[in-house]
Amino acid sequence: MISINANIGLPGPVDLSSLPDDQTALVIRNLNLYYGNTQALFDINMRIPKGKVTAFIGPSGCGKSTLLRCINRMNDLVDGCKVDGEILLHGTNVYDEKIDVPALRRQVGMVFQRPNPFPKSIYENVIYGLRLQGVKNVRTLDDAVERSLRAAALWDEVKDRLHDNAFGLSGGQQQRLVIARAIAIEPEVLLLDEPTSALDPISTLTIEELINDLKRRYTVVIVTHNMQQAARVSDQTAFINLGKLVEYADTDTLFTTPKNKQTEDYITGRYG
Ligand SMILES: Nc1ncnc2c1ncn2[C@@H]1O[C@H](COP(=O)(O)OP(=O)(O)OP(=O)(O)O)[C@@H](O)[C@H]1O
Repeated sequence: MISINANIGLPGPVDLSSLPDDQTALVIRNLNLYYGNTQALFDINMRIPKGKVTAFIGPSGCGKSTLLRCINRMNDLVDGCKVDGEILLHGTNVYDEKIDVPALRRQVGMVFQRPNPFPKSIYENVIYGLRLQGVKNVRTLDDAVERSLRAAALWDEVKDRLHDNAFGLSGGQQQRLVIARAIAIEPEVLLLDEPTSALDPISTLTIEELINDLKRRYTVVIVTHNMQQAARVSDQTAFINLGKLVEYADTDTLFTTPKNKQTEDYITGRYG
């Protein structure tokens, strides 16, 4: 039986300016990113707490997804993309040349805007990563399927049709299946890139409730263009504008008493 990580987050807001290492999942340090000659991220510095939900918000094109994709080096796949600076996971820079990138992506799972199940059964989708790792024991695989689907709040809806094709699920169910697939390999960090933007309001609510549960076991980083969603699901929020981290604070503070005029203008709807 694969164990479920213990509750990893501390209750209540954390002090982001002096977060101790044992409460920190990721440290982003002096991060700059260029697409060819165009700089898209400028000197980003932040600590992302363990076992919490961190939201990246900001106007379209400000660099939210770019910053998210830096964390598991998805930007490596973009021609002409160059990164300098550091992102530390357990004190190791994920941009170190010795890093095993596939192993990094197992530790830092990712879910995209549009649900992307594979054309396989629900069961095979969930255990896809475990099969790649060579896990063959049927009991282990069965346990992983049940555990992951339960954790993704999908088990009750699919337990009687695990061997049906995943394409027969609704969009919201497919997105929860993709989350189950991501957590089946027990990542430490889950990156969610606008995970509800293609979903109806009821599915959105289900995923938001799920995110709230997930943070007991994982560190979650979510990009959302929806400020209400950020306010509902996240513990701390980073406001990004024109590739710069403008303000980063616990979510209640950022939305009620922002320190920066740009943040205030954005959250009060004056631009963006
Ligand atoms: N693959 C790419 N090649 C070149 N430029 C890119 C690439 N991806 C993003 N960009 C540019 O980088 C900047 C940041 O884009 P990014 O997608 O990170 O913004 P975003 O805040 O997530 O936007 P949105 O909310 O619209 O998804 C934009 O100017 C965008 O055009």
